[in-house]
Amino acid sequence: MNQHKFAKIPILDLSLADAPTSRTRLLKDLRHALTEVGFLYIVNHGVPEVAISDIIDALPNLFSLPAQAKEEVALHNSPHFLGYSSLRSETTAGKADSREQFEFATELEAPTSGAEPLYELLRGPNQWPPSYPSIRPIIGTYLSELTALGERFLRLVAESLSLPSDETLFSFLSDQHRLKLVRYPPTPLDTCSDDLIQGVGPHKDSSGWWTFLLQASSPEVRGLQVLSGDGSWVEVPNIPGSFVVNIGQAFEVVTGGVCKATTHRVVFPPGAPERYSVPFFQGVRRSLTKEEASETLKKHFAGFLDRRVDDGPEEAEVDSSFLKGKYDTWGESQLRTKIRSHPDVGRKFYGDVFDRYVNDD
Ligand SMILES: O=C(O)CCC(=O)C(=O)O
Ligand SMILES: [Fe+2]
Repeated sequence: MNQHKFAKIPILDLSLADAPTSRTRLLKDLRHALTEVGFLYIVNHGVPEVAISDIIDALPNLFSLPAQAKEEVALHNSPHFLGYSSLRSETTAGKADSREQFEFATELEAPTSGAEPLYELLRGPNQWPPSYPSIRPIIGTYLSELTALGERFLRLVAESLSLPSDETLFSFLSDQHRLKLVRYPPTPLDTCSDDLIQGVGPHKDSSGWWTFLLQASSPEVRGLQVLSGDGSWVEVPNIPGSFVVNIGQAFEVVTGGVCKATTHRVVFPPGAPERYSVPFFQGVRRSLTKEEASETLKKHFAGFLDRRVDDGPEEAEVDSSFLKGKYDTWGESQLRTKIRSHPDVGRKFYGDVFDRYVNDD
């Protein structure tokens, strides 16, 4: 799989989009970041500071709710995979992740007709902690601000990749975007070991089109790293006022691999402090088929960049569970991913397909 070598993550100032000359420079830098790195920071992004500080301030309160209050909104109550999951309940790359999280999404009604595809059950209401009612408007505002940011960003992406219009990219967007509030606990100071502790194992973001990540602890708190083409892990420090933006698997598919979903992880040495983060996953339309995803812009991205001249034909193939998997729609492959990450929810609500999804490698 062809990946690029890089030592630093580019920082893009979105306010440059406001004047014609600086916009041209921004678009050029964006194109470079999308095609050569797959990870970038954005600053001056237009999300109001208060929307961000409200969520940062809420994190310690939310995570210090008593165990019983967390259990009331546990993910295993929700066929929509929304709610609280405890430390070590999720595995990535075969190892338990040392983090706890609350997952929310655009507030939607669950399907009622029974006639819709099963994956439509990914859609549904949030679980709001009854003992912390003020969290609801904070999350609501943040979700709508990030939805708008995602759309502004997508327009710039379309322009930077010379698409004739942004219509196609927008037609692949979902009505549901997901948000995780994540806490990585401090790591024990173990003098006998200098092994790194896995906050979340190496992965490409599978649930989104684009991810907009808020690193929500103070700047000296580290942990996020991204894999460079030479096999080294590059640190992604917390730059105040920024979001980290990275490409999800569906976008990699749609661009024929021109824009790569870059592998990343969160790790800590022994004795590291607690860390908070808030990833927003811009959603992909559940009914998007493999064919639509890989064919619609194929012509546009074929031979798109001179840098692809050296690639062999096999390298042009995109590594994606969506493409390689047995399921035709993005919704079904998402449902399978979710069931595999949270087998308790899978067994409880998706008994008819559970075995098939879990044993289909
Ligand atoms: O916590 C972070 O900084 C990254 C989290 C992440 O990569 C994810 O949840 O997909
Ligand atoms: Fe991620």
